[in-house]
Amino acid sequence: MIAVESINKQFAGRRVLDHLSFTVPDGQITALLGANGAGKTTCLRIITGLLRADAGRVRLGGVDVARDPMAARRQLGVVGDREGLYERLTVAEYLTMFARVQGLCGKELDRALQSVREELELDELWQRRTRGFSQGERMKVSLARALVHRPRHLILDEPTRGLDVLAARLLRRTLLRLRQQGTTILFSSHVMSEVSELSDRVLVMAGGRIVGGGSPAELLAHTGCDNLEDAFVTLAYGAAVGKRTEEEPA
Ligand SMILES: Nc1ncnc2c1ncn2[C@@H]1O[C@H](COP(=O)(O)OP(=O)(O)OP(=O)(O)O)[C@@H](O)[C@H]1O
Repeated sequence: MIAVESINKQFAGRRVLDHLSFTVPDGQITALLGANGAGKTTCLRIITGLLRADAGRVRLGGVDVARDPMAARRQLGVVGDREGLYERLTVAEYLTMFARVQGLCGKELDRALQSVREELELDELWQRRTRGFSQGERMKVSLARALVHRPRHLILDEPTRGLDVLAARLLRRTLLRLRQQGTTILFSSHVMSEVSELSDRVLVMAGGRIVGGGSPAELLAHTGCDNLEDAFVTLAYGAAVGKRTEEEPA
């Protein structure tokens, strides 16, 4: 389980997260929604230990991320918003390096590399240096890096941004398979169709807090809307703009 407990974060005196609290249940896919600038990336960066909260704490499977970052990292895979691949390394070298950092070696390392290579269809990229990789190719390598040590928790910040149809489909299928295997997944997105397809639970952020949460069906029932986009808009921006106007095509 991921537990976010009353987190505050300010940038230059402006509060972005305001006693933000939520939990992400084990073995489920949870989507984090919010308008541009709502604080999703800030929240995800705090969960992954890349950024420190001003107050509050995050626990990953019971481990306090700020107090024991190494233990937290072992059970965490991250696909972030600013992916830095090491351009001089081949995919094989890059993934080997990250797997070793996670403590894998010998046969276990070989098995882990083979597993992500097959799962993410990396054969053609395997011996290529990552310099010049397309958005979709970078995503595959980032996801492979996040998964190579088979973490219990996976965090993804807008993972399908910039992906073509097939790459986005591969990513969605991979997430659904990981859920079947028991991985706990939290991802941010602006794409309502993928949120509907993937999510067991949806969390809506506004004003630095969670303003709505539940299964997609619960959010529809709570807002009285008949689709997730309207429910999101109602929760994130207020009821006045929640429903589509008559002129706007559905
Ligand atoms: N390092 C920083 N310094 C100053 N302000 C920052 C910093 N990081 C984030 N912010 C501000 O915090 C707010 C939340 O940003 P964040 O990137 O978390 O939003 P988001 O919900 O991920 O947005 P988007 O959907 O556009 O990606 C924004 O107003 C942003 O400008």
